[in-house]
Amino acid sequence: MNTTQDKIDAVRGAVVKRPPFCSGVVNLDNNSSKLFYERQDKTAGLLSLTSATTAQLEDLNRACLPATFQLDGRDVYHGPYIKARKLGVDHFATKIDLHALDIVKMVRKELLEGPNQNKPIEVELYELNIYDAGSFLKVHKDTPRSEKVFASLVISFPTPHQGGNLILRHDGEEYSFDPSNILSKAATPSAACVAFYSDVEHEIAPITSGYRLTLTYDLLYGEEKEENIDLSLGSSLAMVTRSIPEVSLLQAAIVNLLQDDHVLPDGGCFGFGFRYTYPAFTPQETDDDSDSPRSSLKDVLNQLRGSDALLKQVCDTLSLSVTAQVVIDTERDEPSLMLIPDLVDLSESQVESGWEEAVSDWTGGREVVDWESESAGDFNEKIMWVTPRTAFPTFRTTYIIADYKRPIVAGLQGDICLVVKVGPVGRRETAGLSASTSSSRATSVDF
Ligand SMILES: O=C(O)CCC(=O)C(=O)O
Ligand SMILES: [Fe+2]
Repeated sequence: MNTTQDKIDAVRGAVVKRPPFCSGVVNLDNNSSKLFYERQDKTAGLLSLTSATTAQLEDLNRACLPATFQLDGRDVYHGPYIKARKLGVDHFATKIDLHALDIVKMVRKELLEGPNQNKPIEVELYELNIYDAGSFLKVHKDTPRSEKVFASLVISFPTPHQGGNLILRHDGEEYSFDPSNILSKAATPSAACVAFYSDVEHEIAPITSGYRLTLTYDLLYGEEKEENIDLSLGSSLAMVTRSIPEVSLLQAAIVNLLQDDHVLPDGGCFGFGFRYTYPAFTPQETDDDSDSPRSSLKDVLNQLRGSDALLKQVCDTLSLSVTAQVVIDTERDEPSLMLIPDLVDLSESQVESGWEEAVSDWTGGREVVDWESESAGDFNEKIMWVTPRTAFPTFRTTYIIADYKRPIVAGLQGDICLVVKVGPVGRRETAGLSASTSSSRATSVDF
């Protein structure tokens, strides 16, 4: 890794790259673990998904039909692609409620980013599958049954078996999900769930003994924007397993970038686009005469999730100051950006000519130029965009141009980004610079 661009790319990769799946373990009570099913002779069977006996699983296996596999639009039976059995949704029933078990919340929290985050998620049960010794499913992508489908969800039950790992491949990485291993460690009757994006290639390794029992679902985007998204997980979702501890990777990449003397030699800032949206991006409408404060961008720092949270965590460790800021393109001849430290309402404010000086005075905003821009003279503060600005957290305000004949209402629009303040070579740390005590979290990393 030699060039500065390589080092920027390494930081970007460590922030942007996330596993294409999420997984967890849910507790199932007696009621939600009941499975009712129809045998081929039309009689009904009942078993507990968390404590089925081998005889019961044999009976369920007989009730099932050979599973098919969609290949070039045709249903393929057995053969080299698939050996498994299935029961269609009209032939079984359970009381499993993915919403009540917080599985839908987990999917939203872990898989949905940016503008998709508040979309309603619909769940469609697809089929039940049972895999006995010698069963397998070869590498494939799930054939989308509708264009609204964005991911597949599989729930695996604690039926004793060996083999049958789900292997997922995406973006040059391979991940293995082994429900029988995960469930053998669970203290209470539980099921393991895994959700992965539709473009993820996957396969099921051969089952070597026992029965592997699963329910598969399609996850779809609904139409309307969901109100009051609550992402707090209740007690039924016992554990969410994430596959890669990314902290050390990101930390090493940022340190490497900061150790490069070509990078912002006189200090400046790193810019990162947000990967998630947060409630604080949407200022509450307040009554004109109410004193309640508008929501502040400082609140965002306590709401961070996923790789946004990871970035804050690493910057705190490295004593780099992180803030959420509004970024607006100025209207100057030489391109520059105005960074404003909070959401401001300028609708009552009057400007005589260009808004830049006035907004800077009112808000403490400062102008920065791209670190590689032609106009990046010695006196300008510089910004290096590590991940691109994302336009979904948008800021808007109006202001008044005080024309001598009659005032004109004009609009300002910007994005909201994470800004990491970086000191000059040799003094990169910026957190708590105005405080007299040094941060106890500071590491011994030498920039
Ligand atoms: O059971 C699993 O883990 C995955 C099932 C699967 O890939 C499918 O049914 O298409
Ligand atoms: Fe699949």
